[in-house]
Amino acid sequence: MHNDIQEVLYSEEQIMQKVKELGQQISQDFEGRNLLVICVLKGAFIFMSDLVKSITIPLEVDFMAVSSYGQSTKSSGVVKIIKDLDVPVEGRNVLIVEDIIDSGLTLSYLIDVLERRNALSVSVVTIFDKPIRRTVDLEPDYKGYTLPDAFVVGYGLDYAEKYRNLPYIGILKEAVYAGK
Ligand SMILES: O=P(O)(O)OC[C@H]1O[C@H](OP(=O)(O)OP(=O)(O)O)[C@H](O)[C@@H]1O
Ligand code: HPA
Ligand SMILES: [Mg+2]
Repeated sequence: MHNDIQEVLYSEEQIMQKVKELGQQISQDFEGRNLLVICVLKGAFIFMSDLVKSITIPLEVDFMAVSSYGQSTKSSGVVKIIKDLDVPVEGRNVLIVEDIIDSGLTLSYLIDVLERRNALSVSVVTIFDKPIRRTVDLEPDYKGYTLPDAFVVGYGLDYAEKYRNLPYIGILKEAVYAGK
């Protein structure tokens, strides 16, 4: 385990098992419909690549980069689009792939953007959910694991751009970010 990690919450094996289950469910639910899978960068990049391998129906992928945490463990409250989609979503069934829903601000902003662009349907899958921190009323259509009220890193999630490559999800020691 990395020295800056206080506790591993879910191992690589546990995460992969959950990703498989989510992929199977999504494959069933979207059978026969045209599916555009949207990865919310940067955090969702690892989950996205594992998830699409578990989905067995035809799909297209696109990427959007948004940021609101920056160098902090608290949301700035302002969601910035850093990179937009390459394709129009009008008339498409879109599935937003998130690594974590925390306050819910990022997702509520994205859902609003995609609905305004006239997507046929907007669904959400997240591998991690922290419902206790929610400031907007929002429930994902598909979710992996529910997390406690702690700042977590790994499996794509960062603190100040670090720790994304840890294969598990763990609680970051407070000493790492205390006073910052
Ligand atoms: O529900 P919220 O409170 O909005 O938090 C969730 C969002 O925050 C993180 O992104 P971040 O802004 O850190 O950008 P990153 O993905 O590049 O790390 C994470 O990847 C989610 O997209
Ligand atoms: O707990 C978290 N860790 C990393 N990034 C995040 N973005 C929202 N919540 C978190
Ligand atoms: Mg981040």
